[in-house]
Amino acid sequence: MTVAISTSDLTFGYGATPLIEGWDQRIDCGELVAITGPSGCGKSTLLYLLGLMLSPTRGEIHIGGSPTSRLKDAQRARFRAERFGFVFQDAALDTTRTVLDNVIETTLYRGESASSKVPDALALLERFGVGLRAAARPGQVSGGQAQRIALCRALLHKPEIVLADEPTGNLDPASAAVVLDAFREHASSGRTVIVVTHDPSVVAKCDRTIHL
Ligand SMILES: Nc1ncnc2c1ncn2[C@@H]1O[C@H](COP(=O)(O)OP(=O)(O)OP(=O)(O)O)[C@@H](O)[C@H]1O
Repeated sequence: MTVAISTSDLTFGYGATPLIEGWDQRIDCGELVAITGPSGCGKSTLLYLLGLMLSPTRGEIHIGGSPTSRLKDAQRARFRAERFGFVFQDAALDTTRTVLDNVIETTLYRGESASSKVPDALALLERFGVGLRAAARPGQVSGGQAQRIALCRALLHKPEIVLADEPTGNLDPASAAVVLDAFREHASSGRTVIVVTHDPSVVAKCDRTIHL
């Protein structure tokens, strides 16, 4: 198996007390992994660390075999744009732009033409049941729709690693099943999906659970 992410002695705290301590894990390409644990135990924080949005206090994170602790900010930003798709707990859509523009916005950071991605973006929105909202603004869509739009943005470039924080939290079971199918398809193509979740039905569909 090819390693997607590995950590050694990963340690982090917002203050003096570590929230995550001595975390040694390996997640392979092709895996769909659930991260679970009680509220406040550090699951979102762990996703921010794995996604290079926070820096460890101690230890190392390897992405695709490359150590990341010495990367400069610009290199980390490029790593994120090229390799990751993120789904944040609150969707984090830009309210000043249309739904479609939100989905294709990461194209800009990748140095690609945004217009070339419009058909793929529309197809994804359609798949997730929000195709008719493409021209709306995020303020005009429901929480569950916003979550699915954020998923489209995360999946558009078929990133090596998708990091999703409670991606089905606002969804009905049928919509959640569509999301899980898309994650499974993504992992089956040799990519990796890491999902923070409290939902037992999501856990049941993952290959493996890491309990924090
Ligand atoms: N920016 C921050 N500064 C200081 N403390 C923080 C910060 N972000 C989170 N925390 C604290 O770190 C702890 C872990 O938070 P985190 O959001 O990672 O937990 P979680 O397991 O994802 O929780 P939940 O399941 O409720 O979403 C909490 O006690 C939280 O209050």
